[in-house]
Amino acid sequence: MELYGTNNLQYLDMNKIEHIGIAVKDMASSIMLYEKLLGTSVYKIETVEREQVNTAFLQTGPNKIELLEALSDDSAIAHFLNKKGEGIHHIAFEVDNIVAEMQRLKNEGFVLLSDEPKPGADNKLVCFVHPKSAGGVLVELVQENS
Ligand SMILES: CC[C@H](C(=O)O)C(=O)SCCNC(=O)CCNC(=O)[C@H](O)C(C)(C)COP(=O)(O)OP(=O)(O)OC[C@H]1O[C@@H](n2cnc3c(N)ncnc32)[C@H](O)[C@@H]1OP(=O)(O)O
Ligand SMILES: [Co+2]
Repeated sequence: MELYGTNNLQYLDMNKIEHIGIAVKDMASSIMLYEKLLGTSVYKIETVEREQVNTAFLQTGPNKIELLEALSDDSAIAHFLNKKGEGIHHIAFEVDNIVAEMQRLKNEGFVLLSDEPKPGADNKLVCFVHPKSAGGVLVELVQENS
């Protein structure tokens, strides 16, 4: 974590990439594919009802891959799959203080998709930045949910 200031504002920056989210059509077959590709096994499968997604996590060295399957047609993943097909869906950055980071991003003019952080998978608090305000990339902020 680095504290640095610009315009005399002290704020926290984003830390490492916490995970890469990948949208998949069928979780069972995608787990087989990514376990073969990455040479490691899924260590956690978790449903996030609020997001209407089923997630599966693989760890490669310091990197975490999150596979995401839609649980319903109105899931964000279902919309994405219909529009863009399978592939990289979002980049999640670890932050030390998600509320402070959300305020910083709002001050910088980014569009946040929720007013406060929400419980995510893998015992995290999360929020998302609208891709149209972030250069076409869906960005997720992730803080450990103590
Ligand atoms: C929280 C559990 C888990 C975790 O890590 O813990 C997750 O990561 S859950 C991941 C799934 N949940 C979300 O993604 C929630 C946030 N996403 C949303 O609210 C929507 O997906 C949203 C608003 C980004 C897009 O909504 P929707 O698809 O219904 O709208 P459009 O199709 O009109 O899209 C608007 C505009 O954005 C472009 N778009 C959509 N998704 C992505 C994306 N993943 N990456 C980049 N761009 C994206 C879409 O193409 C449209 O652009 P346009 O130029 O108008 O075509
Ligand atoms: Co995610």
